[in-house]
Amino acid sequence: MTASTVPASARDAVDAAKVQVAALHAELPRWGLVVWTAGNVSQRVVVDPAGAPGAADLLVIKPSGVTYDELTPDAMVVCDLDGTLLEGERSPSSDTAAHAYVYRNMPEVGGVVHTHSTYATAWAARGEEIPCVLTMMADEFGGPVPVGPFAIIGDDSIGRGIVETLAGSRSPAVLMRNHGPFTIGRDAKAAVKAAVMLEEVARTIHVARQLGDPLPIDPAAVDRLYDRYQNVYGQGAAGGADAATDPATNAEEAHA
Ligand SMILES: O=C(CO)[C@@H](O)[C@@H](O)COP(=O)(O)O
Repeated sequence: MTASTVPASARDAVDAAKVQVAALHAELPRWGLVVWTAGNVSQRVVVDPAGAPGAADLLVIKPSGVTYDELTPDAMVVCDLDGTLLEGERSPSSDTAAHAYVYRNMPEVGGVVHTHSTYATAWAARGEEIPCVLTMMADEFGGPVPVGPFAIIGDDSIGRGIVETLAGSRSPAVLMRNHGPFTIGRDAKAAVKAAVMLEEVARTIHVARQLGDPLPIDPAAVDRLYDRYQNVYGQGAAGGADAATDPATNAEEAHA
């Protein structure tokens, strides 16, 4: 076992993140967002005692190519925001560079998810943004879900495409062309929720378009719906993300 280089000051936060990220990986097959190992979840670990996100933060993510039934908290790996492995027995997810790039360039982001969920990926294959024609889209995405550039895995190009595409967008999701969706959130749970909601609206609008042209929503109404959902729905600010049951509980139930 290689010696961990996680700072002692971050130990408790890293261990808590491992539990959360392991449980959230179980949500991907549970919601039908992945086949085999084709998806990943990460969470930022802020190392600043004052709680300010920064370049010295860490990320917890799954090891590459490991099936979801094996993704226990101890199986999770820890990297710095250059993607360097600090703790773990196996190689980190092949998308670690993309996750790390997002964390370096979007300090407000605490969680990143990548899937190849069928309907969202079909929109990515066409390079077509998902139009904001449902109140659920206005609620969660605040407008259309944009398309990012084609980028091959292996360097910062996917992460750069995510950041540049989401700049100036309220959407927590981006469809990377010919590849699939990436979602972001204030934490990994919010990013998983965005991935679940993305697949739902991608499917619904695909179905609607089989029989006609979906009707647009007035931009002022989109703003009102987004503001309500983000600040009032559920139990208050961002209550929508907290409305879901605890993934750790779900994971126990799923594997019961
Ligand atoms: O799309 C790809 C590979 O092309 C990856 O996102 C997917 O296979 C998941 O990879 P990891 O198991 O996280 O390394």
